[in-house]
Amino acid sequence: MRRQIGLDGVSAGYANRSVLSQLTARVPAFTTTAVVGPNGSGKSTLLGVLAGVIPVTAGTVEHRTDRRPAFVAQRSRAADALPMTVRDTVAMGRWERRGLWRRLSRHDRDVVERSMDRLGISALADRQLGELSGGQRQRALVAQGLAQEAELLLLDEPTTGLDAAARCLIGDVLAEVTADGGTVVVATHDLEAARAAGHVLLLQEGHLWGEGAPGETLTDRVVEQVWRLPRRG
Ligand SMILES: Nc1ncnc2c1ncn2[C@@H]1O[C@H](COP(=O)(O)OP(=O)(O)OP(=O)(O)O)[C@@H](O)[C@H]1O
Repeated sequence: MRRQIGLDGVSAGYANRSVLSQLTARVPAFTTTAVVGPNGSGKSTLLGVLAGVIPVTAGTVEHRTDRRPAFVAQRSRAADALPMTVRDTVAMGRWERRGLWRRLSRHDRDVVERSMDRLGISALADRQLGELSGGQRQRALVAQGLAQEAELLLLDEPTTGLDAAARCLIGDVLAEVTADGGTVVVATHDLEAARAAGHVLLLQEGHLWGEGAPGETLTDRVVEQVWRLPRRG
């Protein structure tokens, strides 16, 4: 399996707080990797490291190519107050390629419309982001990630708080991305979605508990141990 990213002995965290410790793992190319673990285990921090926005304090992160990844951060409240339409929000996904002040080309506009269509939000294109429901806003942010046409798409809990139909839609869209030759990394609390991924990274308290195929990594026993669930039956 080709490798999109290789992490070797990576430690990382925040100014006065070390979170990830000595992490050695890989993200295979052309499939979805689910990053799972209890609250506070370091999933968002790991995504930040993969996105290059959180520097490592030790170890190395090797990317297969130099292209910038697309990063859909956890639903941001800050953006809600900005007077931006859904279309503006998705169009921001083209800035990296287009440059901030250049007009969007016909192709850029097509990509923006197609991304909204894939997330089922075309009818919301002219609505202000701040007046949407949480789930609708989340779809707009995923559409923005998609519009970047990056070879690596990183998403932090994209389906948290979404209804079953929206979760299913986002799952289908991400499957299309990998079928088209993209690589997806998604931090999630949805173990059912993680079991459908191609690869799993399981974190606990900033350490890698395990990685590999979901069936082998997320056994009932491991889930009980890592999440400290009481034994059933
Ligand atoms: N900006 C920050 N500054 C300092 N500490 C932080 C910051 N962000 C997160 N942390 C701490 O880092 C640790 C890991 O947090 P992180 O958000 O990576 O976990 P997570 O697995 O994504 O959690 P959750 O499932 O709750 O979203 C936590 O103890 C958290 O308190």
